[in-house]
Amino acid sequence: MPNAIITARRVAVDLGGVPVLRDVDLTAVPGEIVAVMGENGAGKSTLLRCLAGLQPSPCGEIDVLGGPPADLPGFWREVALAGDEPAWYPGLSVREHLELMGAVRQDARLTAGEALATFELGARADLAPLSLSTGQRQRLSLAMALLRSSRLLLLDEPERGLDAAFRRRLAGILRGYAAEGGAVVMATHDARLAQEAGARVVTLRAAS
Ligand SMILES: Nc1ncnc2c1ncn2[C@@H]1O[C@H](COP(=O)(O)OP(=O)(O)OP(=O)(O)O)[C@@H](O)[C@H]1O
Repeated sequence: MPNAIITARRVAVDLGGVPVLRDVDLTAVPGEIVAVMGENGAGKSTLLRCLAGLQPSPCGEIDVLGGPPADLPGFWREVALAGDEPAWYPGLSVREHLELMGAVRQDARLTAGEALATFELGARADLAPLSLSTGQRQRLSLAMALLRSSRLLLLDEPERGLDAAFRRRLAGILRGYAAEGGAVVMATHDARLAQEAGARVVTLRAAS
């Protein structure tokens, strides 16, 4: 696929001597949202780590934005990842975390103010992240990933902690990102989020 953002073929990973992924194929093109679904332990997070260049020595072919994914600054200029809760900076507020993310590069998609509004955090802007509820912290994690510009967004269970109304809003936010030409790959257990985002569903089955 000439303009693919991701082309992964026959990806295989063993962990602790046990097969976790076997012969997994995945593609994503600009403007596409792919939902990776499957039971607990099917290997969704492992596949995302492979796509992010964070999984040591996966087998198979993995091409992300024209080369093998690598945990290097040039790669992360084009790829945004939201997975496990990040470490928060002590002493910085919600707004300051967003401002920090925006200050790293000049080409942010959203200002800190726009991100606060989009992710419904305006009333919590001056609190420390650890003073937020679980779902509010997840919204901040997502806001930080979506604030900066990227061509590929990797999300591991973005629905975690979010209420039903914000999950619907998230579907719209992801559609907006894809409409700008980015690709989204998200591991999710939320079939409704996948459907409302207009995602193509890829179902993984446990390899062992
Ligand atoms: N270090 C490890 N050693 C052995 N097995 C591991 C290791 N890390 C992960 N696994 C196994 O790999 C499998 C896939 O894990 P992974 O987190 O990718 O699944 P998942 O599909 O994201 O699951 P969930 O829906 O629960 O988030 C699991 O069975 C897990 O026990």
